[in-house]
Amino acid sequence: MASRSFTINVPATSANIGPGFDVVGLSLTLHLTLAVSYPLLPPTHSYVHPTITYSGEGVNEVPLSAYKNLTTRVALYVLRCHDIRSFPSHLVIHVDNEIPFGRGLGSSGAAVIAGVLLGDTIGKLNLSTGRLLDFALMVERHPDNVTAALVGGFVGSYLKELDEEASEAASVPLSEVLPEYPPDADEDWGLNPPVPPFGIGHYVRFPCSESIRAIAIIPRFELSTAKAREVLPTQYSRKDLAFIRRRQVFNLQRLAVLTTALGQSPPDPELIYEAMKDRVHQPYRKSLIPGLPEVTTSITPASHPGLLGICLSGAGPTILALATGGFEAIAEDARKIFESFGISIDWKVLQVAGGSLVQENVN
Ligand SMILES: Nc1ncnc2c1ncn2[C@@H]1O[C@H](COP(=O)(O)OP(=O)(O)OP(=O)(O)O)[C@@H](O)[C@H]1O
Ligand SMILES: N[C@@H](CCO)C(=O)O
Repeated sequence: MASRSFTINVPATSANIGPGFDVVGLSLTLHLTLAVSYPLLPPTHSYVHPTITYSGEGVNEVPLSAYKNLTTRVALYVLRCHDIRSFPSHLVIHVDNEIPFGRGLGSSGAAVIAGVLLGDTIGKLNLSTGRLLDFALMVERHPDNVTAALVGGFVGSYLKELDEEASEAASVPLSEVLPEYPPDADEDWGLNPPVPPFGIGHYVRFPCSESIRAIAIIPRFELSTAKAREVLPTQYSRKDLAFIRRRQVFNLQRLAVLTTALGQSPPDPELIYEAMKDRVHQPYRKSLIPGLPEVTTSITPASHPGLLGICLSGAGPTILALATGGFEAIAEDARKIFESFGISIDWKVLQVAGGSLVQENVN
């Protein structure tokens, strides 16, 4: 019997890189991989729901129903926006995941991008990179992780200001974009989801020196992005405004330098260490990550040759150290500091990854 099979490979990402809160992301060599197959059956054949198997990070947490799993719900959203009501019959997906959940390494962004690519590939939609990003941004509403996961490298992005109608379309509650389907739902359930406006996200890839490695120092506890965003202030008093403006200027100055400094050869540690400092999100998040300020201030290029800069990775709790050498000393000294706060860590030396890949197998 004729069949179709393909794989989808999506990298982990570290967002913010210090001053670029919700703006920049860096793709890293840990991957979420989907191996997908289904027989090409005549439409008259009786329908069999998808089967998901899963290995790796998150194995004990992730739902294996295609109507509850984040990746497959996103895929179904993309398909239904293109008038394709259901997954192909007898769809089999094996997921292998190297990206730990809730650690600031873009696991949810990778799951969303995998879902967008899954919908695009199953439906043979041939969506452009920009359109794939529109779909991803209807689900994960800050662009830093999803853009870097999709296109790879060191990436900056902004969200376009939309007109009133498009803004409304782009701000529907997530539960309407991605409903969880009741187990007995027929294929008409949850039809006509909100189609994304065109051109929500725009990006540019910055240069990044090939000598740079990323040390991910990963505390052994999860911190959801939602919780790490709750500690950020939503309102400021008039008295605070000048203080906030100074903090924003502090970050903008550093981000402007960082986007070029990481591309220089050899990279300049003095320039980059200062350019990876942040005053917009990390000060608020330190209450959730004991040891964060101690690690980022006591590990410096002077004390640890090879270090370029150090910051919180995404919403945390992982710490990202960019370096050209001295990896073990950086990570083991971070371990000692975290252990003095009662926190165990794991660490990995990663490279900057390429973007997501879909490979169709020829049977
Ligand atoms: N491969 C996956 N399949 C299904 N759900 C996933 C997958 N990866 C992540 N998730 C969901 O995303 C949640 C983690 O998302 P969250 O945004 O809190 O953290 P993160 O994406 O790992 O970190 P950050 O956004 O700071 O980089 C998981 O608890 C899980 O519900
Ligand atoms: N920019 C986001 C990344 C986490 O997903 C944040 O820091 O909350």
